[in-house]
Amino acid sequence: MTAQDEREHQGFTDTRARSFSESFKCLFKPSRSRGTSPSNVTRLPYRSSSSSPKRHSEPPRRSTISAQLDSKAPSIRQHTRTLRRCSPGIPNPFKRAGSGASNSPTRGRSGPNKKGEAKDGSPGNSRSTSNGFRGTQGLYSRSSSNSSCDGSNGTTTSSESHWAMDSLLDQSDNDVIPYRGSNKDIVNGRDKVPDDFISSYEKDALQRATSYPNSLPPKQLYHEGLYTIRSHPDNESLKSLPRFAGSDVTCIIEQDGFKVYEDGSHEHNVKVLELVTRLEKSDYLPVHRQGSLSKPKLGIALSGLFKHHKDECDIENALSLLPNEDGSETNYKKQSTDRSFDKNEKDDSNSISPTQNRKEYLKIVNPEASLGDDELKLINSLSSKIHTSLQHYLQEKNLKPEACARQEAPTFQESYGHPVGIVGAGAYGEVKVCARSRTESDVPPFQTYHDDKYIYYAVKELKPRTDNDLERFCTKITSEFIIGHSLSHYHKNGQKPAPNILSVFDILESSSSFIEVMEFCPAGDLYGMLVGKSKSKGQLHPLEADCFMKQLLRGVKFMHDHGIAHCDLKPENILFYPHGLLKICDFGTSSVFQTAWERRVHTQRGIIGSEPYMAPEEFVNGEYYDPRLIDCWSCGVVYVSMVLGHHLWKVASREKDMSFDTFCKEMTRIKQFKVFEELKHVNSELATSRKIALYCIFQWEPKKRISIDKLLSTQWMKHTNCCLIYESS
Ligand SMILES: Nc1ncnc2c1ncn2[C@@H]1O[C@H](COP(=O)(O)OP(=O)(O)OP(=O)(O)O)[C@@H](O)[C@H]1O
Repeated sequence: MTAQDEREHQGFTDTRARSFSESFKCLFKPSRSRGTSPSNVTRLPYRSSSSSPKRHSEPPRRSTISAQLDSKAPSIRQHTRTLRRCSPGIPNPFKRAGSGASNSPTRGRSGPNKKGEAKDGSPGNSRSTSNGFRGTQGLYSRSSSNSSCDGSNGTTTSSESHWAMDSLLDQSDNDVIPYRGSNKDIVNGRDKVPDDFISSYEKDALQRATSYPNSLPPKQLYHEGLYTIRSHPDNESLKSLPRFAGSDVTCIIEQDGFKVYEDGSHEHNVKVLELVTRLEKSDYLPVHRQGSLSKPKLGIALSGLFKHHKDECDIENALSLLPNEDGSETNYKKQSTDRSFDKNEKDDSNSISPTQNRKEYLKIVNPEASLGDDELKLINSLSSKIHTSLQHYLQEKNLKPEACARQEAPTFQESYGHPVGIVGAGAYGEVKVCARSRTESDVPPFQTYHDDKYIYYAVKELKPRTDNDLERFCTKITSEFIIGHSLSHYHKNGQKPAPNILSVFDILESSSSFIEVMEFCPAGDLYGMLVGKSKSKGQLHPLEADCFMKQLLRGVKFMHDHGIAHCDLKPENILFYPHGLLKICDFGTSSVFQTAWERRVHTQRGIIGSEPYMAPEEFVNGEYYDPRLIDCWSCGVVYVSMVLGHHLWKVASREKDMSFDTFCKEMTRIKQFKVFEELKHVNSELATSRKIALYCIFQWEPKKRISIDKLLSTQWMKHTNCCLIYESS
């Protein structure tokens, strides 16, 4: 680099700091740094979603993103611990608060079968059974996780034995390669087969199914002419796919609907939300007109006392804040011009952006980054509109004083239908599900859940809570929308969208709130899945947890590859499709650590996220940390919660949490942690490789912690059977 370049670069860095504080202010607002002692840490409930009765009394979340510049981003290197003898146990540290459990969608084994499914023991059929299996060949079943975690000595297999899950079928041009379905025929033969036969058979089968290399190559079972159509609402996209109807593959493990077959493949059956099941059965779409304002919080309906909010369901008339695709004026501008909403309002979507102003400095050096020129323009445009509306809100206590006039562009209702129920709630409002009937113009692939009749969207209503909250509110919605939108519309360099990132489609404004439209995940979140597994004490089968972990890590890797760290990974922000496709959602606290104009990664400081999932460095006063490494720690906590059914500790601070202190002491003294040493898996190789990986994740010194990339290359993840086959795996 020449001196001139350096000066320019320096100039650019300064400019970047200025331009971000001006133009990206919503995304780069310094996070609230913690006080002088860990006692300032905000305690968050286990479930930080709406369903928590404490929701409204909770302290506000620290959702701002820090973009403080630090020249020394900590380097990342893999650190492997030698495993030695077991250490004495620690008391079970974590009591699940589960405040939202009662309102959470519960999971069971399976959803109902649907029309158009393959007969004879298709997964659709097996999903509809609750206590066993049905089919024509095998006579074996297995139902307990304990019996499957028997420490047999086989090893697991590579991605050869994967099956493609339904959701990817709709996006067959995506980042995933469909492999085959698993149409397994199993006989519910518990009563017919002697127990000892079952157990010795299963032991062998389990060993075969999880051995390297797989002793039963799936291709041997993969006959032409045996393909069939699995249960999936979108039959059109299935026809082109090879489907496996291997009737002689036996299910050797079954736990809460999760099934592992002797060829090493597996199948998830995450129960769909009751709401969706009901809608699929009904011939019409019920209208859910009640908003939170009209819903009495008391058990008794005092209709006379509760004022009916005039705008309670005006989302159907909401208009998009996004520029039209052809670049013409936005709905927002038309609307505001029509009614002279704000004389001072400027539409700056066409004004000169900081990018143009500083073209000589702002060279794109990192084309992979999610935040580039287009996003900068969108941020400018959106934050200006949101600010203007919020100013008006301050004066009138209404985002829009007049009813939203119908414009030429499609309204919310035309594009997304109407609300049919509530699926959750967050800090700023409810998450509703909207549905509209399918029309002839709706052709696959669809970007959201759908069935034969309807297309579903998740719609998050966002409304400021108090007048003092406006800055935080603006940050939250701009950050959430821009990051989600840019990640889910990532078409730069011809790349495909990531299958594990929730798609964000639109942001609209109604007379009472802002509305974010997203892909709908009909099986709800991981939190609901865990609390619904009361029989298995909230634990997932390790093979199921491994598959989810791999998908989670792939999603996080995608974010990191594009300059974004999630910073609030937790079960509530991990959503599912019924066949196990995992989607990461809620980018409201995500951090942009590298934009298109930067080569280096920015560290940050302050507390972000939810306590049990936060990395220890977040609690160190004033310490700058790499946000990618806090994501890695959170993934580890999520994983352990999936296999243990409870948290390891409430907070990763030695002063505040005895359990975390015990962990640190054990690791310092004997370089082992009893909980990890005792974790069971289906075989010893997987147990060992997973344990090593967990030690690499739970390094309290961030410098020693493994990165997401390296974690994906560990023996554990390499030998984890995942439902999705990724292009680059
Ligand atoms: N696309 C979706 N499909 C299905 N359910 C969803 C979807 N989005 C959100 N939910 C449900 O709503 C809950 C709250 O959503 P989300 O976490 O996005 O809200 P939030 O306002 O960001 O919450 P908070 O800020 O408190 O974390 C989720 O935990 C999930 O159960």
